[in-house]
Amino acid sequence: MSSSQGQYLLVTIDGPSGAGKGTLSQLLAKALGASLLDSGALYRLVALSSLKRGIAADDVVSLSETARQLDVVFRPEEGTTMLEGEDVTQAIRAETVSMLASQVAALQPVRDALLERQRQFSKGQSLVADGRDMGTTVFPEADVKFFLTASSEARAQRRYKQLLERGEEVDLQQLIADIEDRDLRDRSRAVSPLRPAPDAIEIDSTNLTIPQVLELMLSHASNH
Ligand SMILES: Nc1ncnc2c1ncn2[C@@H]1O[C@H](COP(=O)(O)OP(=O)(O)O)[C@@H](O)[C@H]1O
Ligand SMILES: Nc1ccn([C@@H]2O[C@H](COP(=O)(O)OP(=O)(O)O)[C@@H](O)[C@H]2O)c(=O)n1
Repeated sequence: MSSSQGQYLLVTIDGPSGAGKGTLSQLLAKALGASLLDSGALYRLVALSSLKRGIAADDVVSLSETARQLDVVFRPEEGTTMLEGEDVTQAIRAETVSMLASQVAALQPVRDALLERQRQFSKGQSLVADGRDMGTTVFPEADVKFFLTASSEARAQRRYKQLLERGEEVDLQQLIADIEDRDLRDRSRAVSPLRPAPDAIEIDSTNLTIPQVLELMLSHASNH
């Protein structure tokens, strides 16, 4: 497996919350023997870290400093994320952290602070990168770009089921409102808004199973 330009393949998957990016990027990375970048986890870590430190959501200087100094270790074999030596795998997925993550992600200095860290993931290895601006801002040179979507009802239902399985108490109506809120903020922000790259392959997963989406993605990736 290699790209037309080099030894390593670079695949990006962008799209709104609950479209299946995390699930598909894991499956695709495994199938391609590539590493994984969950860029959303970085914004979630900044949010969690700022909550722990009592930093206000509008304190741009402290937030970007937090982003720059983030002491994070991803352990892909175990599927865990460590922040300052503490296992925060579950903590960063809480709904409160999701909401704050999308607020801090709208701040240019926070995005700037995380940019180089993200680009490092593609050095010396094949990569599947999951996020909102992977194909537009972070890796515009990617070999294959996907924009994965689904209806907001389908995405909220999926998230609802996922949170219930994790034992988190959630209200479906509140969840739909939160997802729509987050979508709007991600799509309308001035910096790196959520939108498909001009050369992205758009996949609507509303009526597709996970294996069907994977098969589609693999058929595109295998051309490289
Ligand atoms: N095509 C699909 N059909 C049904 N459920 C799906 C599909 N894709 C993903 N899911 C489920 O939806 C939930 C959210 O998926 P996830 O990969 O976390 O989305 P994202 O990373 O885009 O927010 C997960 O529980 C996942 O198993
Ligand atoms: N590349 C990225 C990834 C995430 N984000 C932000 O971080 C938040 C959490 O991202 P995520 O991918 O973990 O969220 P879900 O799609 O899993 O809900 C999103 O709502 C975005 O606001 C971003 O701005 N840019």
